[in-house]
Amino acid sequence: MTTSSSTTIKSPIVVALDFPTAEQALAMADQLDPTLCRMKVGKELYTATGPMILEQLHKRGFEVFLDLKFHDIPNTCAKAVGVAADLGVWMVNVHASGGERMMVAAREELEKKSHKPLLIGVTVLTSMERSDLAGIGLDIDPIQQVERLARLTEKSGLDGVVCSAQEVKLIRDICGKEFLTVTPGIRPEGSDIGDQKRVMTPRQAKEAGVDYMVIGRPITQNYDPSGVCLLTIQSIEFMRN
Ligand SMILES: O=C(O)c1cc(=O)[nH]c(=O)n1[C@@H]1O[C@H](COP(=O)(O)O)[C@@H](O)[C@H]1O
Repeated sequence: MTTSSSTTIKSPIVVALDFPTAEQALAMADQLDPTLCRMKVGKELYTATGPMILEQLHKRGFEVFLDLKFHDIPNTCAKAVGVAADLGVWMVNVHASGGERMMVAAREELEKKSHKPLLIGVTVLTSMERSDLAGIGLDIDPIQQVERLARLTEKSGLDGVVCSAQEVKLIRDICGKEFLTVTPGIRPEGSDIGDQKRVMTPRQAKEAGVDYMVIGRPITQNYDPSGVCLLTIQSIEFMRN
């Protein structure tokens, strides 16, 4: 197992490497600096490459968030999280809507491991708005469901949640500052929102107290990915939480 070199990274940026091949993903990674960002490997890339992509990113010095959003019966979810730990990733996630028993089982599985990634619960996807929740039988605002699932995630012993930056102030009030918030749906000023619904700029996210900002297309589809990464860091560097 090759794990990342755990350089001290102060940057909150996690770059979503959403690519269909290892070649494309690594070409992007090679333009970015492991002291300025971490990498997220999600369903598209991992389905194409399997664990080799993690090894390759670790060799380059990146810490990796394995974003497979496990959501299954407790035993299956826990075992999958355990395998992710054995692969040396920095962070792994499960869907909080899988429930308390599923999340507790995942937490307990990690306790058996020598390497324990951060374990994060996905609340309500940042691509969803009120009408999407109505479509799955939840007649409430996303923030209400995020609050409910954040409380459950904390109770289950996880390290934090994935949510939108719009909900971070509330979560910090409820769960405290040690409970991590990981926020996709980050859009630098002027960039395309795409399929995201609950978005914020990096400055707004920093102001709200976000711990980690997941940014994909605004960096990876830009002609100058490292420039966008650096500018984003500079834009939030001197702000206080
Ligand atoms: O768990 C995630 O990372 C995730 C959760 C969520 O609620 N919304 C969300 O967009 N993501 C991921 O974050 C990334 C966002 O990418 P961009 O929209 O291109 O910035 C994608 O890889 C999504 O799979």
